[in-house]
Amino acid sequence: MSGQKVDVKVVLLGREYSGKTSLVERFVHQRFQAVPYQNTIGAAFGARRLDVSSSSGRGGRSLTLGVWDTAGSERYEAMSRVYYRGARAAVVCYDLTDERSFERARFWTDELRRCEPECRIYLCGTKLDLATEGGGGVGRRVDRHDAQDLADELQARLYETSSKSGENVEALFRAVAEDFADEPAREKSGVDLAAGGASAAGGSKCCVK
Ligand SMILES: Nc1nc2c(ncn2[C@@H]2O[C@H](COP(=O)(O)OP(=O)(O)OP(=O)(O)O)[C@@H](O)[C@H]2O)c(=O)[nH]1
Repeated sequence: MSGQKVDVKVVLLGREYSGKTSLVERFVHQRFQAVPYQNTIGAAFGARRLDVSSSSGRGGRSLTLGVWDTAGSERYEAMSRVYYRGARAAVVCYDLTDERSFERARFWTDELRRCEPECRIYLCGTKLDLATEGGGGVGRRVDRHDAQDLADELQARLYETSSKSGENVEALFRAVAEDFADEPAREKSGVDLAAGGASAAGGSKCCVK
């Protein structure tokens, strides 16, 4: 392992079936695979380099986001905690068509505020295509205002995304990268990005672009 540098460690948290794996797939590989649902076991890792301009206007920078996709099942809750330790950014996902997933998002944001207060939180309502009228889904079950209230309380940014269409996915991760563009790199991924080798964590899979 060469331990090639990851500039920002990002962890995805959220209820099972809330669309975390699909979000990483869309961000890292620009694809949506309509295959039968398979729950994540342990965690998966993906990374992508983004060119962003710094918010201070000090020019552009190329940044690698290393994204840990955790398992949403409560059975793996303890393991998810291992992955958010030291994360500089957390994307807390909830399914716009499932109110229970929004309750679970609150659970994770409470925990992050308590245990990892330095970690920046991004709230992400997923499956926007299914929540949209005529989208073929059950419709929206999480009100945008409720989500915005939570985001305000956390001083977090709120995005509503569709991994199927790609809507807002790039904007979400670009915002994460831009928020860190002025800060020095801190992490070592422990993953050989060049080789795309297996991650350090047992039972995890790795996707790198
Ligand atoms: N239509 C639509 N379906 C989605 C979207 N995102 C995810 N899905 C579907 O929702 C199901 C769950 O998505 P996953 O990405 O596997 O969910 P997860 O949060 O990683 O689940 P766990 O691994 O159990 O934590 C899958 O069948 C996906 O195809 C989306 O944006 N639009």
